[in-house]
Amino acid sequence: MNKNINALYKIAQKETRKIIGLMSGTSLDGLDIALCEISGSGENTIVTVNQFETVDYSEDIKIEIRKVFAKKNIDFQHLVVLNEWIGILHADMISNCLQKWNIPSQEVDLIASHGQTVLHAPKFLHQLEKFPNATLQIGDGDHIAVKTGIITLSDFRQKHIAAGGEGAPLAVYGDYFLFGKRGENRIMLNMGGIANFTFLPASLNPEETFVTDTGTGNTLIDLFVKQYYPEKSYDKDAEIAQQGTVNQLLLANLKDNAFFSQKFPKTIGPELFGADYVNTAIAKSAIDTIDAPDLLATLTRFSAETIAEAIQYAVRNSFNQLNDFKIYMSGGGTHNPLLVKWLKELLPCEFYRSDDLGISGDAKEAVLFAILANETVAGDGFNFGTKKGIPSVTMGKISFPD
Ligand SMILES: CC(=O)N[C@H]1[C@@H]2OC[C@@H](O2)[C@@H](O)[C@@H]1O[C@H](C)C(=O)O
Repeated sequence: MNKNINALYKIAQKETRKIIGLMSGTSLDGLDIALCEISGSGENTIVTVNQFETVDYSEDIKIEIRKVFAKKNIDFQHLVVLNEWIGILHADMISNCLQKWNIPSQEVDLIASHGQTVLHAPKFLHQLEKFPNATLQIGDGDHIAVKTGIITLSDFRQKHIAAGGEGAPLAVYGDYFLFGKRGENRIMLNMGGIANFTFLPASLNPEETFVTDTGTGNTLIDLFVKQYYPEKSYDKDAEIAQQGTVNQLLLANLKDNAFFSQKFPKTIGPELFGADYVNTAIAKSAIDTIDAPDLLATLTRFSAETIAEAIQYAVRNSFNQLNDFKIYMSGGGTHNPLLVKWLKELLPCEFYRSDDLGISGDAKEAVLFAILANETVAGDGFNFGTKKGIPSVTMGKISFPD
C-alpha cells in the first residue's frame, strides 16, 4: 500500500486532527493561516484554533496577482507561472509560521488550501450558454505538500460546481456545523471583499439552511481608496467615508443591476464589481466630479443597503417575525464602523460577532477550509437536501508529499 494512503487512513481514525486551514481572499491582502485542532465531523465537529496569523502579501506579490486577477484578457503564460509560484510562496509562509510557533511539521496532519481566486465566473456573469459555472483558484497543492511534507487538500470549489453549485459560497458547511443553534435564527454575515451570509434556522433543519453572496463588502471601497490615496490600502475606521455624503442618484444607479434580483444562492466577485462598474454608474448619474469622501460614503452605503436588503428578503421568506434573528458578523467589514452603523440602522435585530461564538472573525474563513478537509478525510457524509442548492459532497483534491 502507498504509505501516504496508510497515513491518511490513520489520520481519518484519530480522535483529534491538527489541520492547517488557509484562505487568501478577494481583497488580496495576504494569506490567513489557522492551525486548528478538530475532532468529530458533521454537526459533531469541534474546533479549537490553536494559532492564527495573516501573512501579508508583499507589494511584489500583489502586483503579480493583479496582472491576472478578475481580468478577462491576460498574459496566459503569467497565469501558468503564477499557479506554481503561489503554491511555493504559500508553502514557505506555512513553514515560517510553524517555525515561529515552534511546531514541527510532523505534528500537523493535513493542510487545507483554498488557493488564490483569480477568476470567478458563474453562468450569470459569463452568460455563455454551453459552458457551466466556473471558478479558478491557483497556487497548486502539490507544491504545498512537497515543500512542507504535509498531506494537502486543495481546490475545494471544483467539486461544488461539478455537483451543481457555483463553487461558492462554501461558508455554509462550516457555519452549520459550528454555529447552528436550536431555538435561534442566526445569520452568519461575512464581509470581506464580497459579502455573504449563511442563514441558520432555529429548527436546525439542514433543508431550510442556505447561503448566498449579497454583493460588495469592501472591494469597491478599497479599490477607490487606493485610487484616490495611493499610499493607503484601506479607509481606516472609515475616517474618509464618514466625512462624505451619500449621493442618492449614484447609489440608485449602483444598485441597478440584475444580480440583486437573482434568486439565492448566487455568487459574484470583483469581475462584476470593479472600477468599470462604478465608472459606468457615475456616467449614468451625469456627475461631473465626485470627491473621495462622497464616493466612499456612497460605496459604503451601497454595501450596507445590498447586504441589508438580501437579509430582509431571506428573513421575510423564511419566517414571519421580522426581528426574530441574530446576526453574527465576521471579516474585514466588521472593522468598518460606518458600514456596521448603517447595517444596525437598516436591520432590526441584535448584532454580534463570530468571536462571541468562539471563532475570531478574521480566522473564520481559514477555519472553514480546515473543516472541509476534515469532512473529506473523516466525515461520514452530511445531507443538506436538494431545496436550497447546497451540494452534499466532500471537497478538495488530495496531494501527497512524495
Ligand atoms: C470564488 C471565491 O473565492 N469566492 C469567495 C469570495 O469571498 C466572499 C465570497 O466571495 C465567497 O463566495 C467566497 O469565499 C468564501 C470563503 C466562501 O466560499 O464561503
